[in-house]
Amino acid sequence: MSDTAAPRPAYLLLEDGTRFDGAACGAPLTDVGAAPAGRSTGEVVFTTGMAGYQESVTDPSFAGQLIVFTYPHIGNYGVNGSAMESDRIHARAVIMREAVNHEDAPTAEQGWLDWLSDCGVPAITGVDTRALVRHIRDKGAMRGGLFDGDVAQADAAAAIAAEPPMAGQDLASTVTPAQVETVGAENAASGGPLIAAIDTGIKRSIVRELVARGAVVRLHPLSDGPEALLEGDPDAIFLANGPGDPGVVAHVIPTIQALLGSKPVFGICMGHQLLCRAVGLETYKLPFGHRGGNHPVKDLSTGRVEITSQNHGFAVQTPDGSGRIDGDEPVRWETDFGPAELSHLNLYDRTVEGLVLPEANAATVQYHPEAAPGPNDAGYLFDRFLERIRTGSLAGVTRQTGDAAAQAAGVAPTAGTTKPAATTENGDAA
Ligand SMILES: NC(=O)CC[C@H](N)C(=O)O
Repeated sequence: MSDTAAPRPAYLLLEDGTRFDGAACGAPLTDVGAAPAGRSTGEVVFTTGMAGYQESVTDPSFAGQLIVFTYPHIGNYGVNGSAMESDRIHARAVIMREAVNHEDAPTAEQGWLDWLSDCGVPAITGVDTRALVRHIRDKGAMRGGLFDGDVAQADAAAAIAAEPPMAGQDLASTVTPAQVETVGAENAASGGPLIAAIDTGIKRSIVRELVARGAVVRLHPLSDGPEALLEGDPDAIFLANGPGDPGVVAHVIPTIQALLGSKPVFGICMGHQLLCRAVGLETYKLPFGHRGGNHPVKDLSTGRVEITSQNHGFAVQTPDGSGRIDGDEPVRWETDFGPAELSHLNLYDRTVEGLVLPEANAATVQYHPEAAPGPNDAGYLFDRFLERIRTGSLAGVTRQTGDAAAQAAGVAPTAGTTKPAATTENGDAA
């Protein structure tokens, strides 16, 4: 297709009645009232990533959501099989300021808009995304839908009202695999550790990072219990990212509780949230979430600031119910599985970004050390995870406990790409 194909009017409607007009691109919009598989209603969220549009839309954690890209020009390097975070697009629709196909870009295997169209995913271009994002920032993420210009607004509003809100939705169950799959089996020959993962919608790049460090990764359906996960005596348990509300994935909580303490456990994003729920902490919905590749996070043990990749709408609640941490000092909460020590803090809004549970042999981060898309500052967390498995303890996987620990983990104390801790309140490196 060409970038100058005749535009067809389309519009984005939010549940509060706010409307943004633009031109349809990607797959044709299905009729209002179409089967759920074809619907383009859901939660409207924005990501501030400047690149990595293909990784974002294929990240299973975006299931049930319409993605607004704040970066104003999307598609400029086409799409490529190596950028897939799963086998398909999970976002329900894509909202852009300006979209291009660029099938001739040097690394492109296909054009961005042709690919969206082939995948059956509708999109809209020409939207004032700055005004839209400011609206979402002020009012919070909300339901919305993408509609053909001919659809009456009252019908569009009815379709949005029929959409369930994100809070309360168990979407992990919709993306978890039906069967166990093992990746990196070749690493077994060289004695690589076996990591059993609860696959709530794991990104391929997480698996890639673990396999690249010598692990064999066994991905389990969400319905598998402790016995299935412990089959073959794995060396560690991994809790993956995933879509939807962590507060309603109740059936996995007893499984995590049964595993805690028996094996080192590491969790990322939804895995972090589920582990926290398993030890008795709560999760809550953020106003508009954290999505993008520019979120500053402070490692409280070193004072070092990482620029991180994030994609989440929920967060772990603090015991005082504020969701925020005052001060930069390490914080410790009592849980049903021993103390949970705050290891990482978000410098934008002071929310919980990581915890270590020494007695439960567990550690978690809310953000994405695998990046994809985003900066690689936090890749060291995978090194530490593997090293702690090899040394028989995971306590402190996300916490640097001094030079000796850093050297044992193969990480130089000052390694990394970010500057030390001089930060302003909004996290900008000073
Ligand atoms: N990337 C993730 O794992 C997201 C977790 C959860 N669905 C949230 O939005 O907070």
